[in-house]
Amino acid sequence: MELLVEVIQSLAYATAWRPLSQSEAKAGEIDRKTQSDPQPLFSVSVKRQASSAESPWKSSAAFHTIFDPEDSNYKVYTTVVWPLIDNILKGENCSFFGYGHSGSGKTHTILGYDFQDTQQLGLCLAAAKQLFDALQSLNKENKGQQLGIGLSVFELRNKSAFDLLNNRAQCHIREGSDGKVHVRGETEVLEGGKVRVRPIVQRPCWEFESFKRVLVQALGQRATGSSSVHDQSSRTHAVLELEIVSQVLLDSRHALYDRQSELVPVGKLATDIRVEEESKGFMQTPDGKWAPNPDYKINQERIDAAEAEKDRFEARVKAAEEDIETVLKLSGSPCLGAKMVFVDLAGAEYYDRNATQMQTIKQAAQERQEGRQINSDLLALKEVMRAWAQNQKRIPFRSSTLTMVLREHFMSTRKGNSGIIVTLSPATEQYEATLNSLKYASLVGAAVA
Ligand SMILES: Nc1ncnc2c1ncn2[C@@H]1O[C@H](COP(=O)(O)OP(=O)(O)OP(=O)(O)O)[C@@H](O)[C@H]1O
Repeated sequence: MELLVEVIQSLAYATAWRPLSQSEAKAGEIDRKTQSDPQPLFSVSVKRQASSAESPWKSSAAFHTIFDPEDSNYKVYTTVVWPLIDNILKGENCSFFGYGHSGSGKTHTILGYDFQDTQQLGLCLAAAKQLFDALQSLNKENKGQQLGIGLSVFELRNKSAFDLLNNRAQCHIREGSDGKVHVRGETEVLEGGKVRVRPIVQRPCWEFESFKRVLVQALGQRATGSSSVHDQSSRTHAVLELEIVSQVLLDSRHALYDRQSELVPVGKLATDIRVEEESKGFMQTPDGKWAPNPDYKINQERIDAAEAEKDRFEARVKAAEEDIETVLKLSGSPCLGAKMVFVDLAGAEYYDRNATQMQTIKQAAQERQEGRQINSDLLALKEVMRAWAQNQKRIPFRSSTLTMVLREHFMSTRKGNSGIIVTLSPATEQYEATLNSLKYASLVGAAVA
């Protein structure tokens, strides 16, 4: 039982019931009850309708808070995110996830649809607003480095990432030699054979209004498709990263990208020279084996010279990385470099063999494949959250692109600085999907009890 509490303290769980829409009202509302047992955690019990004869299904006591349909986004913000803003200002990282079936209200909660009404701003914008207020005070006191927020926005679809601040440019997800996962754009070859390694775009913003403009513009680039529930479904996971930045930090990052770009052709040349020398220095014998070629002596000096040049360029990259560390250490602002990550997960797809009205809507084969991929990502995320919350040695980050991308965030986020909001529809016609979401959320705790 202690373990269960530990998991719950590591990940703040909240459930948010959205309002019933007009079109859903006719078919009726799910019968739902909240129990606070053991305090301060809540369990939720549901049955299809108050009049149905079935016994209710009850979740584990897994939730810190239950939000009602009439609760505003601002209430969700003040309960789930606001308590962690101080931790960001101390330099800690935080992450928040919106989980739920398609049409349950994830985008409404995490990103918001109304960017004017302060009661309805999504959690991400509300957090940025409060952070900018805090940074303004810090900037007044700190005459040196002025602080702002760097915003990156990308979405994951199947196994690819798309940069929403760079016209949906496709990005690559790679694990570096340091074990860290990087999301990068194409490596471009410029005039004169120069190479540029394009990182995912991070747009620095120095005040809230410009941040909001950049965010709204990025969200306009999101791909939507039709799900089994609604037509404007986001069929992707949207990842928004807010980092506290200064111009000095940004400059030192650019110096790093320049040096990484310079390393690419030098590293390639060293590999090409080694391959060329070795392919000349060995020959295939009639029995298919490889033996030294008596007519060619490998030019080891040539290989060594190319390797030495590569080492020199690698050292320059390392020095630029160390410069960034120095900027962070000497800035005098503990929050510089701290990150907040918001993830609007793609809607879990629920398929029922006894198809109800919702599932009878035909989906194209590609959409079904996408739906399967989304479900498998969400399953992988659940396993990662469980393993992370239990401090397991091996956390299965590699099991999906989503969890690979989130690896750094999990590894750098202290327990207690993460929250999941499980969004639920109260519509009877979406009962199976709602039940499925509650089971998903419930399982994380129950599996370790
Ligand atoms: N708390 C809420 N208050 C008012 N309207 C809401 C609320 N939550 C959701 N809605 C409305 O319900 C509809 C579906 O919500 P939303 O787009 O956020 O779902 P979603 O879970 O992100 O779906 P998908 O995964 O398919 O993109 C939208 O029209 C949204 O405005």
